[in-house]
Amino acid sequence: MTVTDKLSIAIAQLNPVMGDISGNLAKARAARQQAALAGADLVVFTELFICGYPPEDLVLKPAFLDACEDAIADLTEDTKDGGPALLMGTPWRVKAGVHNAVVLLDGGQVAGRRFKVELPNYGPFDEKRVFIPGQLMGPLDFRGVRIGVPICEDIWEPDVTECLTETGAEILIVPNGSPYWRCKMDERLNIAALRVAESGLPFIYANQVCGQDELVFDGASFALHANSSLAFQLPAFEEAVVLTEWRREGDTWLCVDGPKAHLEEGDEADYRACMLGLRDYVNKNRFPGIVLGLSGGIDSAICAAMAVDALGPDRVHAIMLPYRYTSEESLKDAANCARALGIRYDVVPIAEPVEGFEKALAPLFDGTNRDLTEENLQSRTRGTILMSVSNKFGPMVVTTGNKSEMSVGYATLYGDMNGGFNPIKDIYKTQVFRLCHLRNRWKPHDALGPSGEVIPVNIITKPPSAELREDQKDEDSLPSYEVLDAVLERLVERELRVSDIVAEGYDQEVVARVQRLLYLAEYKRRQAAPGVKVTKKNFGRDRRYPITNGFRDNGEAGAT
Ligand SMILES: Nc1ncnc2c1ncn2[C@@H]1O[C@H](COP(=O)(O)OP(=O)(O)OC[C@H]2O[C@@H]([n+]3cccc(C(=O)O)c3)[C@H](O)[C@@H]2O)[C@@H](O)[C@H]1O
Ligand SMILES: Nc1ncnc2c1ncn2[C@@H]1O[C@H](COP(=O)(O)OP(=O)(O)OP(=O)(O)O)[C@@H](O)[C@H]1O
Ligand SMILES: NC(=O)CC[C@H](N)C(=O)O
Repeated sequence: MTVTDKLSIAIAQLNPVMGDISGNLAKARAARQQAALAGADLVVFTELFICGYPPEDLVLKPAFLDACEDAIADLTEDTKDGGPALLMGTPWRVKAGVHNAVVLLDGGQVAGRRFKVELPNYGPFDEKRVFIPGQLMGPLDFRGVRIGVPICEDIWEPDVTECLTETGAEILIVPNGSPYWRCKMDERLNIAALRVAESGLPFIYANQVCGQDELVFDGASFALHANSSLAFQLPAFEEAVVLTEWRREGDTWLCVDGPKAHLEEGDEADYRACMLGLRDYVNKNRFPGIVLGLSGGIDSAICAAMAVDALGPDRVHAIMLPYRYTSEESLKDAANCARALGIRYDVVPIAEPVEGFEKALAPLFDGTNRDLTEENLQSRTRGTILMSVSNKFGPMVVTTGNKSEMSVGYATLYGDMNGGFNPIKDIYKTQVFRLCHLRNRWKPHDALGPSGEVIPVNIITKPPSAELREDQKDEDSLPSYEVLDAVLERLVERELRVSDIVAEGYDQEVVARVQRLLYLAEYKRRQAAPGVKVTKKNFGRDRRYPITNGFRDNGEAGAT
């Protein structure tokens, strides 16, 4: 084997479609062709690219594994042309089970393969359920260069890198399926820098970029020099195929510095995650567009803006569904918001159907007082009308409950909880306000909506109300959103004791009430639409509480 002193390695940061193996194969071939034109020796794809990550129980289907194997055989055949080799992620069947694998395809052969050792089984991950772990192994030999290929979680523990270093790896190339959550990029860079410092090896980190149900993968692939400084930074939330040039200097490999894309942080990154999550959910599930109830309130306004940015104004349909408690102000705000976003806007009054339900129920309800039942009828009537538009014309209903509301059950089952997907399910109400201000002064560069003030300021500044009865304000029945969100963040994300939260200065009664509502609403969340994860702990797979649950933290210090 001749030993080379130069390598051109392309990073393919692409958006695979889960389970669309022939589509992903076509994407891989197109990326290889692009990389070949640029002069690549090797193209690096992301974790399980051929099928999409995370495939979950699809891996249990022999027919699914057959299709992955066929695609790998086709790609192997392609490499007979003497063009770039491929590092491709795929499930790999052995007698004992299935591995999460990377194969090196070169010269018409599977020139090597490595299996993921550390299978993550926390937060949103459940890999031990479907994969068997690999053994620690040395580097792959690629045209005389020893390349260490840890797979995603393999770098989050030291052992795999340590073994690769001890067995002579010269460069580390890491395929990833690393989902977005706030500050995740810092976590990744810290881990990568640690592995580089321990091993003294330069490092390529390739991550997929897509929405996959609740998860968003932000891409943001990068390369680090052996001194941990950044050599390359690919953009976040968009596809890119980028060539990195390497040359051997003595015993080490140097990466020629390349472009360093600016990465958005905080609210800007969260907004882009919500946008990509919604866009991919709608497009990959082949909806022509979305429909949503536009109330003149802040939650439906930010969801409409995200939908327009994700899909374009022509694919978003807003419907105002007024009843007797809907104010003139709401009618005006909703119409102005729709106009600013450039979307179709209809008004469908709900008095007749609501009164029809009431009339039908009158004999049953005789002698009872009006209460929440009648309020929920308004919400359920709206939900039914929106689902009817979905049935008739095909758009998916976007449901708009924010994380504060989903926490305490402040939404009506089979009413405003109707819908296929919720872009703000993991965004607390206080952040919804911030995102509205943000979107009025900033537009993501890949957003398809207009610039400028797309959410009329009055929508942001008026007190939130569900308008289900006269003069109702959310804060009549809930603590202020500042307090509610702070308490929720401590109970949900940080799992603190009630006594710890009270010790921070929050009112015992408020904390106890929020805790009670949080537990009581578990049944609603179990039936809620999926939505984009942006925090470390969303109401999806990150937080698995029983519905039937007699536990309450009574707030006494040390209570268990
Ligand atoms: N553990 C459990 N397992 C299964 N089902 C359970 C259950 N507990 C109650 N239920 C069922 O759920 C029903 C109660 O739930 P549901 O019918 O939704 O009604 P409910 O939670 O009682 O009321 C809806 C709440 O959401 C608020 N809301 C509504 C609409 C919009 C907004 C907003 O501003 O966003 C807020 C409204 O003010 C009210 O506080 C019960 O009648 C019972 O049938
Ligand atoms: N008058 C209405 N017209 C159209 N849709 C409505 C109307 N009222 C409620 N909805 C729909 O139901 C959702 C929940 O509504 P509600 O106004 O009760 O509470 P909210 O959580 O404060 O939402 P928003 O801030 O959007 O008003 C809204 O986001 C909207 O999609
Ligand atoms: N696919 C994986 O192994 C992901 C796990 C890893 N810790 C991450 O979130 O980046």
